[in-house]
Amino acid sequence: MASVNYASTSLGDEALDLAYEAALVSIRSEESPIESNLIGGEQHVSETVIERIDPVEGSTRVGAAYAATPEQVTAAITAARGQAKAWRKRDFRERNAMLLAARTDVEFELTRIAAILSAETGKTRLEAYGEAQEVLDMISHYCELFEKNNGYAAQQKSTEREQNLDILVPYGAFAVIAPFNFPVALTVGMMVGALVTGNTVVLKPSDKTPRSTAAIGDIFARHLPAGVINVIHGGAEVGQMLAEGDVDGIAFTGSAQVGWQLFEMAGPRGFQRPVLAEMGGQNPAIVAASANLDDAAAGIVRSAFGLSGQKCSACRRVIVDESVADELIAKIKERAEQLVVGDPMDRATNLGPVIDDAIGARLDAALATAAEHGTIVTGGRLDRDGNFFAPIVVSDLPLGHALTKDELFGPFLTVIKVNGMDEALAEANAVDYGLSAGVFSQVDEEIEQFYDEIEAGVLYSNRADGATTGAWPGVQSFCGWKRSGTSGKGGLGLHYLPGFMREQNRTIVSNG
Ligand SMILES: NC(=O)c1ccc[n+]([C@@H]2O[C@H](COP(=O)([O-])OP(=O)(O)OC[C@H]3O[C@@H](n4cnc5c(N)ncnc54)[C@H](O)[C@@H]3O)[C@@H](O)[C@H]2O)c1
Ligand SMILES: N[C@@H](CCC=O)C(=O)O
Repeated sequence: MASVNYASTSLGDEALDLAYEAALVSIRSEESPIESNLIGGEQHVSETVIERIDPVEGSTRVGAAYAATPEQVTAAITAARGQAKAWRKRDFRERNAMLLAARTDVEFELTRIAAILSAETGKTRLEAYGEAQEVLDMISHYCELFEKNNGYAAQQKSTEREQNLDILVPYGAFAVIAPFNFPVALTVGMMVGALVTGNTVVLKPSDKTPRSTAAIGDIFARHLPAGVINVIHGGAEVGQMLAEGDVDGIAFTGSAQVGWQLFEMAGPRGFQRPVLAEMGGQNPAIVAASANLDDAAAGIVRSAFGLSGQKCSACRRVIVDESVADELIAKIKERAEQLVVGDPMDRATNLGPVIDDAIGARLDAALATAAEHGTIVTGGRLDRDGNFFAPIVVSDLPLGHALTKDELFGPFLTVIKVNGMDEALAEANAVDYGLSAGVFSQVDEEIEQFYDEIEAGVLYSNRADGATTGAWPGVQSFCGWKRSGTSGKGGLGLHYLPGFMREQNRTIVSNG
């Protein structure tokens, strides 16, 4: 595993801290470039510029891009389709070599990429470095996986005269639609999934993080034939145009609302295309009466408030046995109040602001509802410009309350008291989402029951490093169940790549 990951507590090297700080100063002080749309190897501008203002400081432009026109969206799809055959026909070892060459460049630019991530999203240096490092492991993991599976070509029962081959072949051109919260790691996860399996790509970054994702897109474009990867910028309208266009498949990471809409959309040729959508979560941590409460509080606080709760895997709900609830709440409160909210430039900062006013306003409304229907144990909006929130913990909400059901995507944690593991599991499963979940217990049978009955794809027990977060390529798989995913297979693990391919059998009778 990489030297810095989502469980790290420091960069572990003073030189790295200094390099990051210098890079962040530079990103914040230089005039940010306006990213072009990359189509068939050429840069294209438009008349509409989208801008990202530093969420920490509130006035500096730290990222910008030319929003793609409808013609540019179509041209990007045409370029990707135009290269699909040539890319597919290359030996996979040759494709892997190009992707691994891109990896070398990412490694070389790691600090700058981490600084761009912090400038655009407000994420801390640990989260930013962790994400950049994840990109490296993501590329290696998928290249190794494809090679280990011999390109997913296997011989079936055959005779001397008749060879039977069962192979997986790429669909063609994939749309890759990326979210703001992990704008390089999740982009690379989807993009390399498509590329390594022989598809070409039209990538649409989030309009909240155009620069971070473009930095990665540019590196890959340097190493791949023109048109194999195309990048078009813009918001929901551009994403919609891309999804409605003549692509052979869609890889999407983002909200359930958008993901399921894409899943239900028929392709322009009248038949369904693969839509590999990874979406949100309302992830529970169950704490049993027997649990080590210090480990539980540490794991919950880390997962609930890391990246200001803007992780799909964030712990959003604590479901605790009533016999230990008050003690656990006190421990969570103490830890949450020790967290420093601020600028990633400060080494002490544990969490930055949320990305924009929309999430800020959602949290304000949730705080008002929580005050009315429950108890705000700690946290709230900070009295400073921007969308800074001290970690919020809410208890005493009635069972089934909307604040325990809907993903707010901010540093907002609810605590529900239950009686025993059966009740805990029933409450944990009483949401539409099924992404990650954790349990804290010292009773093996309870842990087994959790693994057997919880309805989610990414499970952890007794993990003080992160109750529900911190999956890593090649270590954990990351599959959303229920409303959290469309395909029943997730990124990072063993079964992701086949989703980018379809099966073909070849029965070859010898001419002799
Ligand atoms: N399961 C996972 O692996 C995972 C990982 C990260 C984030 N997420 C989820 O992503 C969400 C946060 O990301 P977000 O706010 O960027 O999500 P979002 O759904 O708002 O946007 C995601 C992407 O879709 C585009 N988009 C928006 N509307 C579209 C439309 N109608 N058609 C096509 N494209 C459209 C956006 O421009 C962006 O590029 C959260 O719900 C989070 O849980 C899930
Ligand atoms: N891979 C990250 C989550 C990415 C989603 O936002 C984790 O497991 O915590």
